[in-house]
Amino acid sequence: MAASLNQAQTDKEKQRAAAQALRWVSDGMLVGLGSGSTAAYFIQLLGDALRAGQLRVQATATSLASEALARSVGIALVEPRRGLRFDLTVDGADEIAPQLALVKGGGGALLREKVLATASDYLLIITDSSKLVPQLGRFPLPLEVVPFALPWVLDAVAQLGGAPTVRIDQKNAPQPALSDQGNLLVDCHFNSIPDPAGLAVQLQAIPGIVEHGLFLGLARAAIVAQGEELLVLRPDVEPTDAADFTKLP
Ligand SMILES: O=C[C@H](O)[C@H](O)[C@H](O)COP(=O)(O)O
Repeated sequence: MAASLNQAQTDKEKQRAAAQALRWVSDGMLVGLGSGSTAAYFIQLLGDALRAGQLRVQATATSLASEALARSVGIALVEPRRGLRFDLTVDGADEIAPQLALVKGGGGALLREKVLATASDYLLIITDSSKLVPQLGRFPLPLEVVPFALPWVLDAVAQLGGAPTVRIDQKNAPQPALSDQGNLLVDCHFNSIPDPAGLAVQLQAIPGIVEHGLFLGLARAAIVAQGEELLVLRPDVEPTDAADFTKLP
């Protein structure tokens, strides 16, 4: 793990992971576009490949920001509709633990990200090495919460030991941050989550939580850039050098 990378090194790792993911996109695919800075690198590279005539794909984005970026780089967007499934969704993560258990939603896009991850045949996660953790929970777990339910959600999450805080819109403090759906975002400071599946069940039972940022059993693979190395992680498989793959493993 390389937790002490500087910003430039981290950005380089994100770009390398994104570039490798592009190699796994095939002509004609329907692609889900993730959110956050790593996914943004992928969207830009995908746009470059489309404009260069190397690929033809259509896509749907997991956030308004990714949608705007995709449009700006010339990616054809498909509206949600019944029966729509994605060949591949490429997205970032805030934490990756063994078996590709993830925390996502640091950018507030967890609901749409989970919708597209679930509607995808293959969820591919791309990250820098700082996201690798032995156990989830160091990064605050995001929740998307219906505003009316907020007080009771905070009480319930506090009882679970989550030390919840309502996320503030940093550009408009002290106003709360809103998701693309107009809901509130609550960050839960569990510090460690030894039983992610059990916690997911408890969170799902709290009325007013629209979605939580635990992504369990959804990712098929993760490309993690670690210095000069590019590793492919998969559940129940030893990490592999990404150079061994020219298409989806
Ligand atoms: O809501 C945001 C997403 O889950 C992002 O994929 C996640 O926060 C990782 O973002 P970044 O690639 O900027 O570290």
